[in-house]
Amino acid sequence: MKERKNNKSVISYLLEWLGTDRLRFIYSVLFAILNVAFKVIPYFIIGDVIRRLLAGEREKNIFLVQILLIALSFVIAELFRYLSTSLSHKATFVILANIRKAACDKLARVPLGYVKDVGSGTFKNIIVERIDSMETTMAHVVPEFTSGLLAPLIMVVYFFCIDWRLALLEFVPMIAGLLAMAGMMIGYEESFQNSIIKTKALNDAAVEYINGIEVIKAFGKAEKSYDKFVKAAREGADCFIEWMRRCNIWQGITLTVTPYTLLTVLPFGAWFVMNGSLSHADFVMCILLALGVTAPLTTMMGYVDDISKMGTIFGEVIGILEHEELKRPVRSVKKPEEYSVELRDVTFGYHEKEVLHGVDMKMPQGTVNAIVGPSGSGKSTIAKLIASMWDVSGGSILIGGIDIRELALADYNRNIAYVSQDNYLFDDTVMENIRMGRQSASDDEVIQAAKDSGCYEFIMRLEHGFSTVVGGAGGHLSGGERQRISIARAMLKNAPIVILDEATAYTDPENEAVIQASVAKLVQGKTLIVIAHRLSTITDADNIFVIKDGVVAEQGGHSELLANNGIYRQMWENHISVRDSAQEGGAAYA
Ligand SMILES: Nc1ncnc2c1ncn2[C@@H]1O[C@H](COP(=O)(O)OP(=O)(O)OP(=O)(O)O)[C@@H](O)[C@H]1O
Repeated sequence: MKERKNNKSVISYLLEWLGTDRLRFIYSVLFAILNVAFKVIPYFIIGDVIRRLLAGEREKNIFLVQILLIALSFVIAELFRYLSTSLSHKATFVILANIRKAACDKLARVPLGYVKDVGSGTFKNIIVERIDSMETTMAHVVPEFTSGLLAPLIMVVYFFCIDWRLALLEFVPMIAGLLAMAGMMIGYEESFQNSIIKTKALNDAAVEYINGIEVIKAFGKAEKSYDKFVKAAREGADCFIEWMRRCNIWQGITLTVTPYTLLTVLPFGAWFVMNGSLSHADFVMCILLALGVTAPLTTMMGYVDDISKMGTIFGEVIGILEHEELKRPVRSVKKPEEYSVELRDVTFGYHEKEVLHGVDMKMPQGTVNAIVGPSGSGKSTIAKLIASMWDVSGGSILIGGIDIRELALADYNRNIAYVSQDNYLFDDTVMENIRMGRQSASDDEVIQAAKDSGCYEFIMRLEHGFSTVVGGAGGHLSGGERQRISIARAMLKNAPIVILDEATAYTDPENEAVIQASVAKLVQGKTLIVIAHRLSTITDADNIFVIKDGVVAEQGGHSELLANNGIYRQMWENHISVRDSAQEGGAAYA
């Protein structure tokens, strides 16, 4: 996921995510600089106070004004810190919201296979938790880092102006501290990557456990699955503990050594005073500067670790954003004038293994086309390629004679309604779930689609009718009910091409008859492509394509294929004998 496809820098991405809120960040930096300036001013005033005192000045009013100026500087510095931090917080929330939006938008444009391969747990972890974890660092990094870097810099310059020897000596503990911090960074990338892998494994184990809870319970595998989750949690904890143990040693040295600038400044300063090469006033000032320079540096060092983590998270997010998309133009080159579907020498494989090896199909506009074949032969894969969920590896798919890769996704989507086996319903009302077919549809149109698809009666029997919220993935409804709602959704869309990946699970006679009747209404005058498992439903189809081992083995009408005495005939005989023994019935699509 970290592979970069273009050379766009993180800064360019940040500016893009900031959009029109850039000014907020710029002001945040400006205020942070002003904060530093007002924090440093007291040191110059204190220097002057010490010099005056040691020179014998006794005018109280002068000292009073200087004390007031110091107090005022602190107040103003705090005000600028507040302004800088609140602006950077606002800008950070804009950035985080835009990162999430960009990642979610992107998921709709990449091939479905990529989303499935990476896993919903991993995506959720990146888009929710890991992006969230950047909030504090990102919001504080501008003010704290600016002052943590700039304030010591100004003080060191001032230090050099007073006494370059002590200024150099002051660096000795600081350099030792920096070296210890560098020690902390040894193997950092590797440890952090390892922690990411372990966290992903934990997330995936949790998602798998929750999603599979039904199967786990039914087959009494709760303990085994829970063990997998516990193992992932333990490995994650071990990895963090080991990493922290290593970091703690170096961090301890860093935090112990860095603040002790006085270890060198005090003895050498005293020696310089004694040999007359440093005045008393300058010596006191050097002590103050040596003390003042370390606090902001230590704060800044604390951020180095967080900034490295942020860099890794940005890498992951950018990995998603730069993942290859389905090859589609922003605007369609040409729009189809009719709605035939054609596959020309299509090859395709999930990962390395090719599953379709040169598939040719012609489905004229307004015809019923059935795709049949043994399990695993490639039927659903063909449907998903036509539905543009993946891109073909070779050959082409044409709608109305136009390659679908020349159509903008929006234009393409308008023309296709895909009813898959998953029948995913969102955790929303029944009304909104159906309206997903066409966002602009009125309530009356939604209700009409529900009536046409045979859902109306059971929806009205639900506790709140159309306002009933169906659980995540439609969990509160039966499989047959979910399928009827997806058909209503497709009906509302009223697309000229309908792909129906026929589910085999809901074969009780009542449901099947309703589903077949509603499908017959859905597809009137449309180009229908149906993946059929029950051959009795497609005997009247205009074209039947028999797929075997990723190629079209036979094609033609029902009688023609029976007369061929080939695979189809074999499948039909098997089907008849199963149907007879189960006394199966059912309406046909055409
Ligand atoms: N997401 C995936 N990743 C890897 N391989 C896959 C994936 N989906 C399907 N396959 C493989 O591709 C081949 C064709 O699968 P496909 O689902 O298209 O068959 P099918 O004819 O629709 O089967 P069924 O009738 O059982 O639904 C099978 O070998 C299957 O294991």
